[in-house]
Amino acid sequence: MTKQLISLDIPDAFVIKQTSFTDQRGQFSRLFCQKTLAPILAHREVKQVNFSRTTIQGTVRGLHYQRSPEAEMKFIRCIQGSVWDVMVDLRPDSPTFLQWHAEELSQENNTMIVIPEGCAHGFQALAAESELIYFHTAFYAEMAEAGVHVQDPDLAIDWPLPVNNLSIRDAELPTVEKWLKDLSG
Ligand SMILES: Cc1cn([C@H]2C[C@H](O)[C@@H](COP(=O)(O)OP(=O)(O)O[C@H]3O[C@H](C)C(=O)[C@H](O)[C@H]3O)O2)c(=O)[nH]c1=O
Repeated sequence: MTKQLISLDIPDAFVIKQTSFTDQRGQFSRLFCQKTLAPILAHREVKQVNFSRTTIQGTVRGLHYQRSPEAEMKFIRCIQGSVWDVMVDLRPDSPTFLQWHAEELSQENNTMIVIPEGCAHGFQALAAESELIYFHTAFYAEMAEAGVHVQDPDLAIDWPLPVNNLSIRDAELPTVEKWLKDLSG
C-alpha cells in the first residue's frame, strides 16, 4: 500500500506517499507497516502512537524533540483537515544542521513524513479540526522534552498563516541562539 518513498535532503528524513483504497463504501488506507518501512525503521520499533486534534486554523504546535537517549523517530500522518508540517535539523554534526523542511500533510494527500532523531517537529493547522496520528520509536519522556521557538529569526520558517494560539510552553521555548549557548554549556 506504499506508493512512493522519497528521501529528503535532511539525512534519514523521508516523505512517504501512501495509497488509499476507495470504493462506494468510502476509503481504506494502511497507516503503518513494519515490513514495508523496515528500510527506514532499521533497528527501531514503534513504542507509542499518539493523536492530536487542533481545533483553530492557524494554531502552531512545536518545535519539539526529545533529547538522547530518549531521542525518537516520528512517523506522522494527517487523518483530518490539513497541516503544514515542519522539521528542523538540530544535529550539530549534520550537513543540514539548522535547515528546515516543510511538507503539507492532509486527509486527502495520504502523505506521511518521517522525522529522524535529533530533528525538531512542529506544524501549523491549515484547517480547523485538523487531526494527526504520530508513531514514535521512543516512549514519552517529559524530562527529555526540548525545543526551539517556532518564530526563531535565524530559522525564519515561513509559516503559511499568521502564527496563532501557541501554548504557554511553546511561546517560552528558546531561540536557536539561546539553544546553541545552552548546548555548548
Ligand atoms: C507527546 C506526549 C505528551 N503528553 C502530555 C504532555 C502534555 O501534558 C500534553 C500535551 O503535550 P504537548 O503540549 O507536548 O503536545 P503538543 O504540543 O501537541 O506536542 C505534540 O506536537 C508536537 C508538534 C510534537 O512533535 C510532539 O511530539 C507532540 O508532543 O500531553 C503525554 O502524556 N504523552 C506524550 O507522548
